[in-house]
Amino acid sequence: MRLIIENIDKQFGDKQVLRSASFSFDGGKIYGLLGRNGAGKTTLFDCLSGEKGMDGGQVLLEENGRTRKITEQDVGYVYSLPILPEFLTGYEFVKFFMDINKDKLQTELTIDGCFEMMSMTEEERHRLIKGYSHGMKNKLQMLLFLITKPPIILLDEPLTSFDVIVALEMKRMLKELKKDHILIFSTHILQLASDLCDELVVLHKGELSAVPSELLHSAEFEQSVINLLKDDEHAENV
Ligand SMILES: Nc1ncnc2c1ncn2[C@@H]1O[C@H](COP(=O)(O)OP(=O)(O)OP(=O)(O)O)[C@@H](O)[C@H]1O
Repeated sequence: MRLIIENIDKQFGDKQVLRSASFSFDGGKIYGLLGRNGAGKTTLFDCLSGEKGMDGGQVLLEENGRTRKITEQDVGYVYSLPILPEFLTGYEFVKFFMDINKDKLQTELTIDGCFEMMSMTEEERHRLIKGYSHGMKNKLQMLLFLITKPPIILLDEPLTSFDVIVALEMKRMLKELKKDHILIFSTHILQLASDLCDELVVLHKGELSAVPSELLHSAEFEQSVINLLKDDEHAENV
């Protein structure tokens, strides 16, 4: 499985955020997306998920020897600030989600089985989402991907709100999920990126480029990324 991004352009007014950005992401890997504030990481995710239209370029999915344009159903998107129905309990929401996606269910798991996979306790499952912490909301959002299994999963700075224990659990989950998916997550935490990712991609001046994998676990890793992203001008002003 491969996600192919070809020459994506996106601008807001006269501000060019993505400039002919191209990259190829392979299934079975976790990619970390690094970029300075305002570099366009969220914009790229919005374009991939169909949330925002692109001004140019295309996004293709290669699966079982066939290549086609991606659809919204191919992409699962974990927002940094999840939007969930606060008036339902986690359990009610997952039940509702399973009901409306009956024809797309890709799991043998029961509702409780899904919660167990995410290490959410009985008490948490039956609590109103309104009372969930930020990290629990992220977990609930990720749980939905166990149900529909979209091939591409995008996570916009998902682990920053987790305490160390939950972050560890999430890392385990992501490593498990990567087998059948293409996982891309944006982060500002270099340590997390080098811990969790198989590949690192940098978004800088609207273009995507790979960080050489031999750098990922080297002592020079942090400095190399800083050098890649450092510029006379701040990314916001590019
Ligand atoms: N709807 C919009 N209208 C106008 N400008 C926008 C819009 N959305 C994003 N931008 C601009 O596009 C640029 C990229 O923003 P984006 O949120 O994609 O960056 P980011 O890399 O996710 O940043 P951060 O790391 O701070 O979250 C920014 O300069 C932002 O102000």
